[in-house]
Amino acid sequence: MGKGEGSTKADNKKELEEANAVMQAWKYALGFTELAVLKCAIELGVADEIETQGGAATLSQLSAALNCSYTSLYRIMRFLVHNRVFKAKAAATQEATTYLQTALSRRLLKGGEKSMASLILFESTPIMLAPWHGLSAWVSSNKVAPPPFEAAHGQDIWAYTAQDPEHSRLLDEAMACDARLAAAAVIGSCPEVFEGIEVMVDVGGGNGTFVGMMVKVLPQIKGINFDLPHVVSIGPHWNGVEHAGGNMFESIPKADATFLLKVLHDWSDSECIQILKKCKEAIAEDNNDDSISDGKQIKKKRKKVVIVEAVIDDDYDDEEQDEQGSQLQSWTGVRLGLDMVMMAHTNGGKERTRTEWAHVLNEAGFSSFSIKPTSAVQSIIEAFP
Ligand SMILES: C[S@@+](CC[C@H](N)C(=O)[O-])C[C@H]1O[C@@H](n2cnc3c(N)ncnc32)[C@H](O)[C@@H]1O
Repeated sequence: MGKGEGSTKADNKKELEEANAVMQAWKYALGFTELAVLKCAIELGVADEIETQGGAATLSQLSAALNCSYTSLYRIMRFLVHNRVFKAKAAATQEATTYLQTALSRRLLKGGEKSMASLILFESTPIMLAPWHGLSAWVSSNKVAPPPFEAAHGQDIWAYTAQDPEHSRLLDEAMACDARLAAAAVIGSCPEVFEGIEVMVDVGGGNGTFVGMMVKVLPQIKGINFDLPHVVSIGPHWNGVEHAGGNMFESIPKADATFLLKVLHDWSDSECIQILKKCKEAIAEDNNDDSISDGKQIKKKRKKVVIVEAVIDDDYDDEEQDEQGSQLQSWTGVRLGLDMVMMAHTNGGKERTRTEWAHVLNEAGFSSFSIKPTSAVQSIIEAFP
């Protein structure tokens, strides 16, 4: 290879990199469109209508049923098909184009076990989007300025939702979407975590979806759904679950195990340690002893705190992630994205690495812990006093 040939190849590579960079920058500039168009499709009920029509519907059927502009709907569907949300079967005319449901579009259904619509609608409310505009101001103030949510709304997210019932309901439904997915992954892949537990309290359990689903599968467990009074007061009835209102920084109902799903990530390390100490107190009482039944000794499991959170890899390495394939890479992306959400929406919350979990658990007085991955974005952390 001559000198000139080599430099041409290098020049081509550089040009390609530059062109890609421009394209990527455009994608980021328009990044919001993905969320906005998904929100639009959910509000219009596109996936629901395709489901009603048996999993496939033509553009003319959709625009008639949804009573919306045929040309606008065509453009929206073209964008969503390009982004692999729906599939399309081309036809001789635009009106006859058939749109088909996919695994992803079923997540946009307004109801059902697999729906993630409430999560998308909640994250795209003006209330949840406003704090993002204050992220750089907060970071550059070296955390001296009020955190982004407070800067936008004058109070933290929990005080805000306490005085806005509609936003509180949206938050509960958004969390319940993921609680359904987490319940299936956690109980399905690691049922042994709940063995020997007679009473379990779900701390910050929202509307009780996780504990309600758990008790359905494991009816030997009595569930307590513990959350702020205004949250549990509108929680639905779940067989085998009692709602209890209170403040986890003050006192948590007694149980064999305390459970926290997506709660500790809302809080700074020092607040996390306070909550964990209260969880430890809640499981601290006498009945750690074995019991005798029919002359047989029944071994009680060790009392514990079960935490379900997205755990960020300590030795996270972008290049290694790329080599390991898209599944791992995309969960890492979601976990890092969730960490950014915590930065924008909470006063000091974060997704933690194993080392950071070891720190808060150790400071709260736990003697040991283990982390098990699940098929969901979260892992299960079992912590023992
Ligand atoms: C991110 S949500 C998670 C809800 C539920 N665990 C789930 O994953 O679906 C955090 C929950 O913590 C509750 N919470 C916030 N502050 C609390 C407090 N001081 N005491 C009890 N619960 C609290 C909120 O009301 C909310 O339901």
